[in-house]
Amino acid sequence: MAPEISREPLFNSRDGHQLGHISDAIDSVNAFKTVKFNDDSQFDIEKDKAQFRQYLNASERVKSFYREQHEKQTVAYNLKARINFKTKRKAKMTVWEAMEKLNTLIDESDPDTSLSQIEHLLQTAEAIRRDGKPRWMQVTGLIHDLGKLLFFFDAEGQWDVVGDTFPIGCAFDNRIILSETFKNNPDYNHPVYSTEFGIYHEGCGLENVMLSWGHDEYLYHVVKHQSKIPDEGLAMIRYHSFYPWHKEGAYYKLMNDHDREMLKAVQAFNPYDLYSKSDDTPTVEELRPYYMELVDEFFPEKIIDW
Ligand SMILES: O[C@H]1[C@H](O)[C@@H](O)[C@H](O)[C@@H](O)[C@H]1O
Ligand SMILES: [Fe+2]
Ligand SMILES: [Fe+2]
Repeated sequence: MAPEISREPLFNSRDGHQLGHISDAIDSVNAFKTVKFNDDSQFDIEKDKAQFRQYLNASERVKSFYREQHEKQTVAYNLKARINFKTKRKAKMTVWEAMEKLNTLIDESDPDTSLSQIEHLLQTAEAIRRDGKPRWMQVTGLIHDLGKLLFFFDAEGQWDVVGDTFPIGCAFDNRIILSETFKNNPDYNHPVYSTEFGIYHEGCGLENVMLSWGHDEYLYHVVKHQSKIPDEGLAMIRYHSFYPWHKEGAYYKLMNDHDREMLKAVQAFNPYDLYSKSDDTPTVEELRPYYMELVDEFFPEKIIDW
C-alpha cells in the first residue's frame, strides 16, 4: 500500500507558477505509465510506488554503500570537503558536456534504477515537462543530479557523492534509512554532535546546517551564481536527497520560515525524480535539441565552472 499523501494547499512558486499538489504530480507520472503500458502484456504493470526505496531488502551493494557512508560522513570530513570545494577549480564545461561525462557513473546507492545518469535526468525532466510545469522546473529536473560529477574530481568514493543526505553535527535521526549503521561513525558518541541540536539551535535555518557532503550541496553551490534558476529550483537541487526531512518529517525544528516554503517545492519535485525511474528509457538524441535550448535559457554563460 502506498503511503497517504497529504493534500496541502496549492503552492505557487515565486514567479506565480503553480506547482500544484504532490499527489497530482504522482498521479500524472502514473497516468502516463498506464497509457504507455496499455497494449503491453498483463504482466507489464507499472511498478507500484511502495516498491521504491526498499532498503531493508536491498542488494548487498546498496547496503554496504550506506554502511560506509554512515561511518565516514563526519563533521571533520564535511569541513574538509567544503574547504576543498571552495579552494579548488575542477573543470570548465557546458551543462550538456557534464551530462555526457557523468554517463559512465553507476550509482551504487540506488536500488531503483539501472539506467544511466543521462537517462535518469531526461526521465525526470520529461515527467515535469509532460505535466506542464514551468521551464525553470524542467531545467532543474534535467540537471538535479549533475553534482555526481564530483565523483570524477576529488571524491573519496561514492559515499561522499551519492545517496540520501542528513545533517552532520547533531544527532543522527532514526528516520534516516539504515540508521543503525551510524553506530560506527566517530561522531555518534560525541558529547555535542550526539545531542538533538548539536552545533545548531532551534529554528537556525537549513542554510546554516551542514548536510552530509555529496552531489546536492556541490551542485547547489555550482549553479547558485551561474544560472537563472529561482530559489525553489535551487532548493530542489540542494535538498532532493534529504529524504529524512522532505519525506519522513525529521529535523523540522531546525527550519526557519524560508525552509518551510522551500519544503513544499522540494516535495513537489520528489515524485518526478523518484517515480519517473520506471518510465520508458528516453531517446537522448531526440530530446537533445529541446533541452539544449532550455539550458541556454537558464545558463547564459554556457561554459560553467565546476
Ligand atoms: O540513491 C539515490 C541517488 O543517489 C539519488 O541521486 C539521490 O538523490 C537519492 O537521495 C538517493 O537515494
Ligand atoms: Fe540525486
Ligand atoms: Fe535523481
